[in-house]
Amino acid sequence: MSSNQRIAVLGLGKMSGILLQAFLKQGLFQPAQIAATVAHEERATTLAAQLGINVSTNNVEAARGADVVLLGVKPTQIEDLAREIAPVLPPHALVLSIAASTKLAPIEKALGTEKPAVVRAMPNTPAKVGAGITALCRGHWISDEQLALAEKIFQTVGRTVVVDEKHMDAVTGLSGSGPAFIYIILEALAEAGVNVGLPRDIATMLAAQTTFGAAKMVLETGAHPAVLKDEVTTPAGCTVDGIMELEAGGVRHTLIKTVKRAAERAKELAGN
Ligand SMILES: NC(=O)C1=CN([C@@H]2O[C@H](COP(=O)(O)OP(=O)(O)OC[C@H]3O[C@@H](n4cnc5c(N)ncnc54)[C@H](O)[C@@H]3O)[C@@H](O)[C@H]2O)C=CC1
Ligand SMILES: O=C(O)[C@@H]1CCC=N1
Repeated sequence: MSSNQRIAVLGLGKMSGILLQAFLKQGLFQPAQIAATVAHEERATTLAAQLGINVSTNNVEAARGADVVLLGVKPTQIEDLAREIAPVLPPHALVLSIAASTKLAPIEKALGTEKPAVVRAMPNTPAKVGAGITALCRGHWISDEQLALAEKIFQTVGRTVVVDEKHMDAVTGLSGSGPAFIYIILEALAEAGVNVGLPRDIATMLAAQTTFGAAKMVLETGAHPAVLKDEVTTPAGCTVDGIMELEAGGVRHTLIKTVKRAAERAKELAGN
């Protein structure tokens, strides 16, 4: 980003905080180009000292004249926030909403300007280690250049994929919430390692690296997961006995229901 461009991060929370720290670390924005807000003064003072940036509770002042605005508040707060900052946004400003559930149309309407440029994004927390995935969908008045800028911003924390808005709740259930599901699976794998006699730290490392390695295999070979699974499964060996237990436990059905429920909940959150 050129040094005279400014970003406002409104609602500096867990997810937007991860994004902001990556922008700083990678030099996408310098501290002087950033203004952020939170709900409470005390938190603003703490974060300003920690991050070395301007943090306040004043959304209007933070957004005034900003080139990029990242909305990081809860789904039910997005429209009010958009309405609050609308009068001070320059016409060219690119608004990025990371809220689950809240659709583009109500955000665009709340911004009120003639052709507001809004991109809806669903990042995930592995962004913290540069291994995030962010799904993006373009608002009604987003140019190709603005979409490319949004992608560039989220590519500082991992991969991006552009989807139609109708897929955003499904994305939320799978990759937005997904890290939490994987951590539970990973924790269970580590517990299993402890159960078969491994020290906990080694069990956790084995579980994490195995999960990471299997994911990398899918991404880099492009092979179907079932083909990769068959590679591991020696006839009459130990893996197939483990698979029998996994299937008896209904792991597929449970995971499908898990993502389906999270996606359904994503539809409800904003109430629109
Ligand atoms: N946590 C995650 O893994 C992900 C979260 N999201 C989305 O990010 C958004 C925030 O979620 P989290 O970061 O988890 O929650 P959070 O509670 O950590 O962040 C919300 C932030 O908004 C601030 N805030 C509240 N009202 C405000 C106001 N009127 N003006 C300025 N700031 C205000 C709060 O002080 C808080 O720092 C949600 O919309 C969620 O759907 C999206 C993808 C992943
Ligand atoms: O739990 C939530 O609602 C947010 C959206 C996706 C991940 N965290």
